[in-house]
Amino acid sequence: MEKDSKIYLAGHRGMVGAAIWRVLKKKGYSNLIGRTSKELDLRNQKAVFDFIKSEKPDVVIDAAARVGGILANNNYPFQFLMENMQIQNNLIDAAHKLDVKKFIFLGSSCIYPKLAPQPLKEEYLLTDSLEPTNEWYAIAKITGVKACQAIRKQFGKDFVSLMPTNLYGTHDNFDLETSHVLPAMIRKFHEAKENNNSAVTLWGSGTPMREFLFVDDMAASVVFALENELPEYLYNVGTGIDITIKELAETIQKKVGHTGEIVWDSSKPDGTPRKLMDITKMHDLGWKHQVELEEGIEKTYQWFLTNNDSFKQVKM
Ligand SMILES: NC(=O)C1=CN([C@@H]2O[C@H](COP(=O)(O)OP(=O)(O)OC[C@H]3O[C@@H](n4cnc5c(N)ncnc54)[C@H](OP(=O)(O)O)[C@@H]3O)[C@@H](O)[C@H]2O)C=CC1
Ligand SMILES: C[C@H]1O[C@H](OP(=O)(O)OP(=O)(O)OC[C@H]2O[C@@H](n3cnc4c(=O)[nH]c(N)nc43)[C@H](O)[C@@H]2O)[C@@H](O)[C@@H](O)C1=O
Repeated sequence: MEKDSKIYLAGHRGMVGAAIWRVLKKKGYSNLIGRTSKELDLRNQKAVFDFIKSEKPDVVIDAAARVGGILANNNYPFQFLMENMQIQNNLIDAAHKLDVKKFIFLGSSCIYPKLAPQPLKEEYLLTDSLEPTNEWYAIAKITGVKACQAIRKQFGKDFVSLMPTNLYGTHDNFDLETSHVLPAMIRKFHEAKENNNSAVTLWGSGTPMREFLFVDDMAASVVFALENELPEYLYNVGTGIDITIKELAETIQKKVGHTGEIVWDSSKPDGTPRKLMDITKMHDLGWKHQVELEEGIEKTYQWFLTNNDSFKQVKM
């Protein structure tokens, strides 16, 4: 990929988008464009088409979406289905019609069936029913994956989909209602420690298992996909290592230095019992994660402390 290629990074201010932007800049890509959601609402099909037509990017990377944890997904199914279909479909359709050379779409591990064999292989897509708490978001993401696959099949274009596992890191969302588990735990344990080690309430039973990839590793996988023509349409991206939510809680509690009680709120959903990714395909191509969980939690906690008065909170 030429370093002066014109790359439009949708969602460039999000946790993943900001990390991708950092990696691209560091690698010397000099012609990056990004727009905030206020400057360009990606749900507006005409605005997206006109923007791509005027900017004529060589590459589009889609890191823009309506994103949230289990409760947000469960409580706002319409937004998670509709907004994500609008955002991705507007970008994919305009990129195809306006001859963008390469398109990288970001899906999610939740596209795979709730009870598929573990670890999850790309070929398990659409082989059984989805996890109810996030099937809306999952169906939107599956649509994006299939749209890119159809463009590859029918027009032979380099439109490729990456399926990230649970991601975390700097610039994450720390809103306690809409965030994912890892940033929520960091904030909850920190604020409880500051409050004389008061009890921390966590959701569900603590028994589900999750895999966590540090966002800089995710960004590196996107740039890897940018710089290599990947032979297939769909690739899992993860660490290949998972832990229980209870073990995650104990790890973060220790890292933060909280010594109070942990209370599990069984009125909140557990979600899918496990969603460990099979990452053989990306490993065989040469990509592998670099940041292990403990180091990633430390980096994220330090970022949280530095930005404690201005950390991001995404509201629905
Ligand atoms: N976080 C995770 O655990 C996982 C994330 N993913 C995927 O990775 C990608 C990035 O996620 P993440 O960085 O965590 O999400 P964030 O919520 O941090 O960022 C989302 C970005 O999308 C942009 N956006 C949202 N709605 C619109 C809109 N209507 N118009 C224009 N821009 C919009 C936001 O722009 P602005 O800031 O300008 O409002 C923001 O920059 C998504 O595709 C997500 O599905 C996949 C698996 C796991
Ligand atoms: C990336 C992925 O993210 C989502 O799926 P999820 O992994 O289930 O989401 P989560 O990170 O919010 O929860 C993981 C587990 O953790 C438990 N949990 C405990 N205590 C808290 C807590 O305080 N907050 C949260 N959010 N979860 C908690 C929670 O009960 C659950 O068992 C979907 O967006 C899905 O579509 C998707 O793509």
